[in-house]
Amino acid sequence: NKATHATGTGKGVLGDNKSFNTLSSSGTYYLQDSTRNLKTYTARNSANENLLPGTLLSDSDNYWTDGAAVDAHTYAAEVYDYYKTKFNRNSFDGNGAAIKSTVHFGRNFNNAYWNGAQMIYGDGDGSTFVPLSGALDVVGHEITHAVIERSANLVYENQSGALNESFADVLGNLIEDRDNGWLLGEDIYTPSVSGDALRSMSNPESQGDPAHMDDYKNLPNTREGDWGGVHTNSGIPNKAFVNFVETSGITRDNAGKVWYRALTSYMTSRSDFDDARNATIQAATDLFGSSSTEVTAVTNAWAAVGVG
Ligand SMILES: O=C(NO)[C@]12CC[C@H](CC1)C2
Ligand SMILES: [Ca+2]
Ligand SMILES: [Zn+2]
Repeated sequence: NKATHATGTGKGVLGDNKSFNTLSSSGTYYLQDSTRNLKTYTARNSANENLLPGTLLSDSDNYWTDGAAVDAHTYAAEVYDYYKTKFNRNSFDGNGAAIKSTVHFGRNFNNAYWNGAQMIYGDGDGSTFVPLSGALDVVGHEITHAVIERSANLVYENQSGALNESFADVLGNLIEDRDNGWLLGEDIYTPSVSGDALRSMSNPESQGDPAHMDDYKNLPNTREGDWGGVHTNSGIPNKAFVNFVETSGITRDNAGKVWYRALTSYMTSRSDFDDARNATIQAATDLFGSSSTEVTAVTNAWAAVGVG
């Protein structure tokens, strides 16, 4: 007998109830959404990348109790829908590629990443992080790394790497769509501390990251130097985006369209902050006209962080 669509229900990492598409086959349900081409797996706490993607998650009654899996699956669906609805992009490659997510990777693993082929989520150690798929902005951030790889393919070091990180933060927070200071990872970071986050796009200095070129960190292009500070110098383009989107007359959707068009039409693997400025001005010009509010706002947004 053939597989049929079903609707699963369950609780996410933070105990919130949600429902999602599953597949029913021979009396077993699978975490597979065939309308969006999503599949969610478990590594069963192995850290061996050669065993990825691991085991496709299954359940006997379609009520799912694995919060990390529930969130990886439902948030991937939300990210898929955002790219399709807002930019008419079908998956990270624009061609309906399968979005594969593996949860429970490693033990107490305080990280999540796109490995060039799929999403990988650690469970966290319970004090620095809870399971990392539990935050929509993080899932959006990671899948955006895949979009970036299939478009500008920004090299993950120095200014191009900081742009890679920044575009991932920008899209992750646009998809999460909250008004809380443009924080990143707040839902999964330090469960015993409220109000903190991994990064703040509106106030990068609050986490020790620069918000202006004057404070650009010239770190070594090594693992210890975070490849030239890709997760810290991202504060500068992050702040530029917040300056832009918070300018009166600019909507979140239009700001996102400008950033997406810049990334996919003008930026390339070695683009630096000045190239990103030029690309976003050109994108705003294409979309809204050279004398538009958007062009003025994006130009001022970059100038305010010392770019241009
Ligand atoms: O910024 C990141 N990766 O480039 C993070 C680090 C912790 C969250 C999961 C992955 C965000
Ligand atoms: Ca956030
Ligand atoms: Zn990242």
